[in-house]
Amino acid sequence: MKDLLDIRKDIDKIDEQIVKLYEERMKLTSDVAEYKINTGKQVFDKEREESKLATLQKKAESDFTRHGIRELFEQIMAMSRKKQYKLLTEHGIMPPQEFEPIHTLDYSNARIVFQGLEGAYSQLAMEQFFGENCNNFHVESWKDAMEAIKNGEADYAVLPIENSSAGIVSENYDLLVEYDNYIVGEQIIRIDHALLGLEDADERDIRTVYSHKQSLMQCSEFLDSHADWEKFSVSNNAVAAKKVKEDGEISQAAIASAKNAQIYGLKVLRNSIQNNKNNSTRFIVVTGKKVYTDQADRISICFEINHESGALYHALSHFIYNGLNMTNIQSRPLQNKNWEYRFFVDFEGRFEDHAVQNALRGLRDETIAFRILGTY
Ligand SMILES: O=C(O)C(=O)C[C@]1(C(=O)O)C=C[C@@H](O)C=C1
Repeated sequence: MKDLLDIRKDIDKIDEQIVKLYEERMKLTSDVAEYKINTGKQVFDKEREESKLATLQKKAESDFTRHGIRELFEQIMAMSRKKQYKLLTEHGIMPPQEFEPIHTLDYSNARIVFQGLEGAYSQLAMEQFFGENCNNFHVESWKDAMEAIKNGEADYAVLPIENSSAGIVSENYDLLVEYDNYIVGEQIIRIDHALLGLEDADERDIRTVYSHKQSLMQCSEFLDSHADWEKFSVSNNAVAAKKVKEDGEISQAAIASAKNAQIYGLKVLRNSIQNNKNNSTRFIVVTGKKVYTDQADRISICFEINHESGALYHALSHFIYNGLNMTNIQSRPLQNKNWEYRFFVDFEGRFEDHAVQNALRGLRDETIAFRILGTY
């Protein structure tokens, strides 16, 4: 048996050679970058990488090392690309700036749209962001709100995107892809759900509850303790409150904010019925223009990847390699491809940062249908 110290000495010698060769290879990468700077050729050359991997894998002595060689050289070439993106940025070669920098959002004469009715949580979020006296109107669906911006009827829309206990509002993720509307702001509000009934109702009279499906989920523990109640989802909490008032049935209740009791002439039967007492919803503010303000320090993007091993890992490596902090990642199924997904990532950073430019360049080059959804 060989002595471990002797084996380690041999390993050290080989590792030294690997480091030396790696450094030499990376110097060649700088030459490649110079060539690409001068010719405008794209950094990522998938064909060249595939043919290199095939050639190198043929040299492997076993199945095990064949797999390892593929992984090793995939990594080496990924690092080579990242170096090239960095050099391109350092030479001032920037992709065309899609987004126009503006000092602040000017909403003095803006029209703002939210989904639902008077009293909806979206209205509360809108008032916190734009002020209570903002010029606003409401529509029936989130899609209608996106359409209102597209048609020029509204300048901004306020849409819920994620709840701290029920998770993402998937429809709005999909609408961000469907429409050319961009995120310019964010507003987080506490969501305090109350059970609302008619003036002369008592909790014991209730047989049917109406609310938005997200709110029903957020109050699941309370509702489970009333398993005999029938639950119905409607398009919005305020719509539920209005319905209970209009139907005038003592057995009906709505789950909505307590403010809806005043607006629709109902009574609070029970306060704070949500599972999580710190229940909060994050709303996004979208507009039709590709603009960003001085304060913008978070970027939202989406992309698709090939359905192959390691594809997501390689996409995310652009954040790690450039020292960027991801704050959120979500996936949504692609409509025309079963079991394939579009990824949505939020990360911290400013467009002007080199690290951000390098990561965006890599992601745009190496993923499919890459889009910047906004910076805010
Ligand atoms: O040959 C190139 O064009 C390179 O940029 C070099 C290299 C590599 O490191 O081997 C890196 C990126 C390309 O996708 C293909 C190959």
